[in-house]
Amino acid sequence: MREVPVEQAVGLVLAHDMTQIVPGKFKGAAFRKGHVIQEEDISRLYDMGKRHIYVMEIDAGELHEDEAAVRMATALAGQGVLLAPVHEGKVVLKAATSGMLWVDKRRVTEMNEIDEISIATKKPYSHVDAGESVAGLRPIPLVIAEEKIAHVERMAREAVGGMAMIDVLPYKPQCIHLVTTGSEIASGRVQDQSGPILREKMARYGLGIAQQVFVGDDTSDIEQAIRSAHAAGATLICVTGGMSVDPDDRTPLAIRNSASQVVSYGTPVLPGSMLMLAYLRETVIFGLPGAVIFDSKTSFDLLLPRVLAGIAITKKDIAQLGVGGWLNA
Ligand SMILES: Nc1nc2c(c(=O)[nH]1)N[C@H]1C(S)=C(S)[C@@H](COP(=O)(O)OP(=O)(O)OC[C@H]3O[C@@H](n4cnc5c(N)ncnc54)[C@H](O)[C@@H]3O)O[C@H]1N2
Ligand code: MOO
Repeated sequence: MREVPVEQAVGLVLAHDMTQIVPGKFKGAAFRKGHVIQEEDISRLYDMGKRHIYVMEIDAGELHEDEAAVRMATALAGQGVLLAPVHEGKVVLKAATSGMLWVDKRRVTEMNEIDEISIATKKPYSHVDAGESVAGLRPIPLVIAEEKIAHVERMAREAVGGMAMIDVLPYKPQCIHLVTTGSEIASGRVQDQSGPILREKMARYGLGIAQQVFVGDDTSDIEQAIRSAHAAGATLICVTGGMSVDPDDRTPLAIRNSASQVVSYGTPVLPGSMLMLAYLRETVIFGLPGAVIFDSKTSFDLLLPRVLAGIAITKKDIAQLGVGGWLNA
């Protein structure tokens, strides 16, 4: 700590909180510990009766929290991510567009293992809207060793595959087709709910439904509907109904017969455990079980943003949903 005249303190760092009291109007911290004194602060300091203040020494090889936070944020932020102005040693990263939040989970975890580094993100692969905060980061102390920040910067430079540590990936244009199975729906005995519900879900991501067809419970009819949707240019086909074990449940077999690759039948998520994911060349096929129509959040909601962002999903990705995959309260 060093004592300096107020008029020589611009650019220096305040060593402690400074309380201002204006009788009947204000009592509180006028300036916080760690504040970097600005030109316009001088007259307020005079008003508070200050002629000298204590400032903090920042040695060579050390950084003030604000500078450290900005350097970390700049190193971590990739496409679709903006930095909010630094405030009290913290920078918030915001989504510049809507899309899927990508986080390099392994490297960010390694960064958080560095003592005095704190990086908090929203859940990777989740949907974010433009303007939404996606992460906040800060060094823990007011003054931090520069080497720690340089270490974070070096790790961030190791990013691969064109991604940074934290990106918001915009959704690719989609042509979405629905294949609604079930004789009770096709015959009109039960009014279709999958259409309205999936339409509303997709609308939240700014997407519409190109076409919906109704088929019964016949395997070859369902297969035919999937192939027709693919031929018509569908990039995403959602098949609802008939996903479980009743004799009339033909959807998994129909998807298997028409797909070029089945990633998984079954997901370790409840609700939505009977979900199936397959590909017909580039086209994604979802077999959606009853829960997707009857529950607001299911396995489908966990997988949909990354499908829309054009990220291929593997069996391992699906297996990783299990821990934390019990979604009901
Ligand atoms: N013994 C077992 N029973 C059940 C299992 C299981 O593995 N073993 N799985 C359970 C799970 S999980 C689900 S989810 C449900 C039903 O799954 P399905 O995808 O096979 O659904 P459906 O049998 O076709 O329909 C269930 C119910 O919902 C109505 N429905 C279906 N589609 C629509 C629609 N588009 N609009 C309105 N209503 C619809 C349908 O008429 C049925 O009443 O099975 C559990 N049981
Ligand atoms: O697969 Mo069911 O959709 O878990 O409830």
